Amino acid sequence: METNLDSIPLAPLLEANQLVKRFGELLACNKVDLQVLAGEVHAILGENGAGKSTLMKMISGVYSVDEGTMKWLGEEVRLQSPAKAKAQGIGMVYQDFRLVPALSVLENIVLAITNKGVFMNRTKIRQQILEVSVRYGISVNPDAWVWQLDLGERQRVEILKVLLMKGTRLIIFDEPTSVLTPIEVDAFLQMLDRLRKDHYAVLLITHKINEVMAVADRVTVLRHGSVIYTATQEANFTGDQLVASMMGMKQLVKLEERTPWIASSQVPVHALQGRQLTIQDDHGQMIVDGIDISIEKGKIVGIAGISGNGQKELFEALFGLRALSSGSLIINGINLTSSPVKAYIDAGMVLVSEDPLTDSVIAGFTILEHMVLAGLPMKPKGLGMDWSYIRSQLQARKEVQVLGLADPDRRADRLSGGNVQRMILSRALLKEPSVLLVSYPSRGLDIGTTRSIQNMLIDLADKGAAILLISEDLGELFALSDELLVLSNAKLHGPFIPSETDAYTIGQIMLKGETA
Ligand SMILES: Nc1ncnc2c1ncn2[C@@H]1O[C@H](COP(=O)(O)OP(=O)(O)OP(=O)(O)O)[C@@H](O)[C@H]1O
Repeated sequence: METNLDSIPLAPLLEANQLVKRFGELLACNKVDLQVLAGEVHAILGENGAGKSTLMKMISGVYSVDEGTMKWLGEEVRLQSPAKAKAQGIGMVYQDFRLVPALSVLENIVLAITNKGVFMNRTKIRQQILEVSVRYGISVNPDAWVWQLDLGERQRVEILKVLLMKGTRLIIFDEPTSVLTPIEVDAFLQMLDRLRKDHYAVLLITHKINEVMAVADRVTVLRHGSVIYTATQEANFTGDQLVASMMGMKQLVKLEERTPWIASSQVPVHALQGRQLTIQDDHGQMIVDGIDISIEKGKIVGIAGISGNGQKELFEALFGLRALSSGSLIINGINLTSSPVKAYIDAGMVLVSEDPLTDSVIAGFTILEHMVLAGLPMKPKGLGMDWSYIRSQLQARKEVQVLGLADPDRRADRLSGGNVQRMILSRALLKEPSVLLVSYPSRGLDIGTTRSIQNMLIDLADKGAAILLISEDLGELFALSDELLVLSNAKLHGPFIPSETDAYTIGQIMLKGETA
């Protein structure tokens, strides 16, 4: 185990000089310089598509470098594959986890850190897992199956893989906290501090300015593929400065104040009514147990809960994607219990799932093709389609302009994470839903786009839509919701009025299903 590193180099651990990466015509990284020192947390900031992941993928050997050089401990290196980068001591914790669900935690770690398969000394590795878990506060059961783990636990396995790799000195995290609950985020930040004290170097991509201010020793801001700003903590940079340098000439829009919701009539008009809903997960376990849920028109109801506690299954069942074990569902006055998904879509419902990349992106299809498949009006031309007309219709839409949708002719599977999210959200809003089920709307979005989507959700509710919102960000839930519900231990708790409760109370119910 290499937790206490033997020597602290005086030269930068990594020095990247004038790195360039092109994808066809697109210049994703343009002459980027970057220094990383042992014992520092170096945050990489930038708007969606600024080139952060591309830069990290060059450093971790996933992408080849088109131009420029890299030095590792003062020596020039060519990191032509992830294996070469690992051999130098560079490990990356990806946004999309690379674990084998059918194997245990221990087996996944053994596979990752050896070339000898599963027959090596498991007792020793188990011991190492326990030691590293204790040292860095990364608790995970070595014998659990990976398919049983929630996102936070899977991330901890990825981190263990990197830490247990012999000789790791630089660890790259790509938006690590976007899948974590608030409590897990605190533990993660403490772990970074411990890593720093143990002289690891950390490169951290994040959109959360408060995390940067809490842990970063150094920041580098990218805009349109170029380094716009880099400084150590001694420069006393502020969060506002960092946001300004990310956004350039653009102004950060204000989050609209949510005006208190008032019923439009004496009799409640429910857009969604679920009665006594019981839902099983993929393994036949009851994950939602006889809950009632209803949303009136024009209301935003937020659901707080720890990922893996049934929100995903609840959303799928509310949209007809997952069979109800029992209960009934009425959407806009129509009883849709046991109806196919199409009936829910026809009733005006739209779902933004928690994993859009897997659930909603078709490999090889452009953004425009995704929009047409989702129902953007088509116009035939000859034997085919009038694509230029469809494109101009799309680009004229306010939602598309405000969210800054990428060029409609680009392939969706090659967009940056945040640009995929912009596509999914634009597509959802273009349908003008009367009932919107939206999971983690701001996941992966830069700060400006996060504000834009939050304002658009408020506008949609003001126009009469019923919105059910899942978010890991309690701040977002409190700012947007008229009512909060907590899903815990298969039951719904609440409703709570955001102005009459606090994050601590909600956090306690999330964890224990009850207060104190
Ligand atoms: N494999 C690829 N093929 C084509 N274009 C790509 C590929 N990978 C990235 N790009 C493009 O390069 C640009 C930079 O993308 P990158 O993923 O590095 O951005 P990012 O700063 O990490 O964004 P985000 O915050 O949204 O994750 C984007 O325009 C993206 O669409």
